[in-house]
Amino acid sequence: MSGELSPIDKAKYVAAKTAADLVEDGMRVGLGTGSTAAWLVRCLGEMVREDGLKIRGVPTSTRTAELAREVGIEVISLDEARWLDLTIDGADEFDAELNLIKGGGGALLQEKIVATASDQMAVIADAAKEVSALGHFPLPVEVVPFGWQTTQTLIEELLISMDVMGRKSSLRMTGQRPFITDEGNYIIDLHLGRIGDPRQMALVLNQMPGVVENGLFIDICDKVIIGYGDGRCEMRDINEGTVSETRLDFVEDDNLFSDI
Ligand SMILES: O=C(CO)[C@H](O)[C@H](O)COP(=O)(O)O
Repeated sequence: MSGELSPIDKAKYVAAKTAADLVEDGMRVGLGTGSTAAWLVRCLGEMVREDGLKIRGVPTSTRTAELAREVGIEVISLDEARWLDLTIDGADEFDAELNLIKGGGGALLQEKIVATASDQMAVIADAAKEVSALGHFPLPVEVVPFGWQTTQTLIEELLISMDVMGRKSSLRMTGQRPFITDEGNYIIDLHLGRIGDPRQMALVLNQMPGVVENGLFIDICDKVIIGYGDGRCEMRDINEGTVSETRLDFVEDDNLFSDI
């Protein structure tokens, strides 16, 4: 293992490892994108290689697809799977109703399609992702490159008409160039501060020509698994109204951590 993990990475690992236990033989599993989801993919890969777990994974990005193959998970497309038993993904923010902001890693479109095509969606996160109101994290909106500046202006005018705090937006960049999503689109990040009505915001954004999808996940997530650096883990299920706590004996496994 290359060095000690930070408390935040331990928290992400604990959430991912606990969530991996939700995965059963034969399942078709949606595999999220981001650093927390990457822990999950590594954990599942270990279960496939060492315990003979048989699953098929539908990745939500090319990054996740590469990692999944690397760790030994059978990768299939969503069209091959058609429907999934479970999707496990990270989030940038979640609120008390388990509504989410996602897309910090730029994979929101595939993530939303995959999560929506699943019986269950579980979010894995560290405690810092929990908020009383969504919007502190910039809300990603995926737009087609054609006329993107016009789309950006229309979005800003819409935000002003909705009297939303912030009202600023920025094109996501990678160095000097626009960030390009797996679907060949751009991302405009909305700096809102607080979203009073996320459901309404999600609906109106998607009505705008040029907008492909936004990063608000409303009524999609079923449970959240919150990891802590000391091995504690809290699982909240919004449908069952349950909260449970577990503790993971934290053993830093050389194989699992060798690539970080
Ligand atoms: O939505 C996402 C990618 O599009 C990620 O799930 C989100 O950004 C959280 O990432 P991380 O686990 O690295 O904090």
